[in-house]
Amino acid sequence: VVQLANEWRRVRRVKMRTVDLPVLNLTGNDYAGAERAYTENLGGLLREGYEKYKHGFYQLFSPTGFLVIASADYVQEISQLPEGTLDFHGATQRRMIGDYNWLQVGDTLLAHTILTDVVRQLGNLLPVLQEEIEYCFQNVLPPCQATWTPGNIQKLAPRLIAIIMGRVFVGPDLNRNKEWVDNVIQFVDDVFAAGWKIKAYSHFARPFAARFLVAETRRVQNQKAMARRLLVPILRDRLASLNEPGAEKHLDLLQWLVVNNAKSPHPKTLENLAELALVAYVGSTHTAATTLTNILLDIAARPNDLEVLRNEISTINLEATGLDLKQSFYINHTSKLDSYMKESQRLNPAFLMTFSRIVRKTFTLSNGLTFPAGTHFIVPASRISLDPEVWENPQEFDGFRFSDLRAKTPENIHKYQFTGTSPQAMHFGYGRNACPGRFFASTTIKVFVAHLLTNYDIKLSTKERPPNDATGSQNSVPQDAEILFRSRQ
Ligand code: HEM
Repeated sequence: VVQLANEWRRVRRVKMRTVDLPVLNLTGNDYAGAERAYTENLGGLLREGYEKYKHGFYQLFSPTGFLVIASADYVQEISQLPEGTLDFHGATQRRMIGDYNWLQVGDTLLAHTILTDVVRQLGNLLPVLQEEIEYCFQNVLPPCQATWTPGNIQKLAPRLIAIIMGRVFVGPDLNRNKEWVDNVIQFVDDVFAAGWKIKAYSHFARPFAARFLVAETRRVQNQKAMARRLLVPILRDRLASLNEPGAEKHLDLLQWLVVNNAKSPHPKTLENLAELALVAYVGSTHTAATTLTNILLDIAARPNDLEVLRNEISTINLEATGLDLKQSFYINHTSKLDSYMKESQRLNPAFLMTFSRIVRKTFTLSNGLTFPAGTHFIVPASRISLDPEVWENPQEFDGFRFSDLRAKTPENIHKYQFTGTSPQAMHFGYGRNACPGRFFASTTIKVFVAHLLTNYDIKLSTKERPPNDATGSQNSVPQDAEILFRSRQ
């Protein structure tokens, strides 16, 4: 009876509105219909919402309850609220995992380590990334020939990214262990699939469903056990050699997690660290794979642009130059490629909405609106990217839009970068919890594209680039687009 009462309260909470704002997808009490519209037609709902409430707020009912869709006008103000008022990790947990905690996805130590150590080491990581990319071209992609060969990039991209970035997460030895690589790829797929499936059950039934009904959540528990089995001995060695003079300072996330954890006033167990390393794959694999695939589809669809990008890449003979030059090239002298990546992301972002935050303490905005604790904010990043008041000819793909803008005035030179975030460019989120992996993703994608265009020709198998396809906020690459590859002629 107590459990039933709790469940009743929880269901009420999911359906409870914290604010009196219009709800775009709810007619009467048809919550199931609203959820369906959210899952199948979020793009259409966001378009309508933007036309009606661009400078204000409205709501959508989603599988995780009411979402308050916030205008870009207030992003800056909201992002400055203190951490105790605005909760990013709780919001991620609710939207991805469905409240019942079969996996902990948000963590400050992980985000901090990616933002500080991975970014600081990006220059030193270039040869490592290059090596992994060459390995992937030899072992993951189909053999390249002089004639056009189809390569199913949509399918292969998550494996490519998991291997390339995995080298930086777990080091060279484990990254060649097939059991590990296959399992992490399966793990990421399972986390996303399980998230959707679990949310279909009532809160009351979720622990039972996770244990007995949803195969993916059970597999996730096995994959976590595998991560502990394979990673804890490595982490233990790293910890033991931390203060040994002359001990090797490994260039990987495991090492940096151990170092940062040792400095923490509340250190985590090595088992916790092993799971965090696994969770790094969740944040990076699908997001970076989707972004890379979109960029390749956009380049393959435009042969003239491909030549412009090739010219930029060939301005430095990457094979012959030293690390400093390569580093500076990738980070500072790829404004056309950087622009292309940003334009591709503007029109085909991995998520239709970002900046998901739950209010933990009631607050009032400068416009007088009060948002009680429990309000769940989110921002329609994909619509802001299509706003003609923000971007000229927003529907048009102009790969060099951002490099042209950067070249316009000296003040613009550092603006409009792929990794830049602002209330007008929110595909990596915004503020304190903006994606810490975006610099790593940017460099990895650049090294990949530079290698590809230097050694291969690519084109689309179809005349037009097929459109992407969203389920809820997740905007997936088209499954029917095919890129053809051949060795460069
Ligand atoms: C192009 C690829 C990527 C995209 C589009 C992307 C997108 C995002 C977005 C939208 C957020 C939420 C930010 C917010 O709401 O303010 C986020 C957070 C996060 N991302 Fe990424 N991401 C990418 C690559 C990566 C990579 C490569 C890593 C790991 C190396 C990573 C790790 C994370 C983590 C740990 C968080 C949570 C941050 C926190 O706890 O404060 N992401 N990402």
